Amino acid sequence: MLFLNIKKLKLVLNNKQLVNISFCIKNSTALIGESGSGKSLTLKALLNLLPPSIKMEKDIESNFDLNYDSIGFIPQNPFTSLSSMTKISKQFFCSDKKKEEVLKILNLDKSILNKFPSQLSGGQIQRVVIAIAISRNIKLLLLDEPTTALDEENKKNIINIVNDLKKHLNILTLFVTHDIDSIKDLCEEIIILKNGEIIETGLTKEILSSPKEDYTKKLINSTFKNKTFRN
Ligand SMILES: Nc1ncnc2c1ncn2[C@@H]1O[C@H](COP(=O)(O)OP(=O)(O)OP(=O)(O)O)[C@@H](O)[C@H]1O
Repeated sequence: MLFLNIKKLKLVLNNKQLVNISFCIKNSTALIGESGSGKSLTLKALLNLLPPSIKMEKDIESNFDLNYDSIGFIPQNPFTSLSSMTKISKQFFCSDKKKEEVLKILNLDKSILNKFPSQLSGGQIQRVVIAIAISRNIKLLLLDEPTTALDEENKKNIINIVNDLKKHLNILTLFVTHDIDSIKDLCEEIIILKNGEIIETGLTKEILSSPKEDYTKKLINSTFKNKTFRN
């Protein structure tokens, strides 16, 4: 069983603490919090993409090598993350065999390899971005609000794709979002972040059915307002 134990992650800018957290990912974890709570900085820290002005103290333990090759990243807007002038085939950095393998997992025909992004549908582009992310031998998949900018149909697509991936691949997932609705069937555990600190954590079902903190209750209420919640 894979694990990533973030024993300490502290981010400081000019003596101001932006993030100070510790948590362990054993399967699929959602990082939830209002705007400015530190979700994106946490992902950037794991990807080593922090600006030099932010000082980092980290102590991370895992049972796999945590490096560029073992981390996949799905950005907020899949539609702008491909290069428009390059054929899909050239946007992968792996063998042709591996390309075909990941296209199959994502239910994409290999004919798309010879196309440009503009020749694909929105749903195909989403799948290609994910195919590229998993085409390396990743152990950890980071998703940065991949459903926030999407309509209901595309949101469901992404959720179904990530669910499928979890069945096909032995990977850890860390899903960052405002949108609790999108992770309720996807992530086993939820971490609630406020002002760069963890204020509540637990199994998704438990947090959703009996949140302890008012802040968590507010996040849940704002997401599920006007929606019925399936248990
Ligand atoms: N490059 C940066 N330089 C200085 N401060 C930053 C930088 N990036 C983020 N911050 C600050 O760190 C805090 C956390 O920001 P972060 O982007 O991680 O929030 P977030 O939870 O991802 O918000 P959102 O949901 O709006 O994306 C905020 O106070 C933000 O202003």
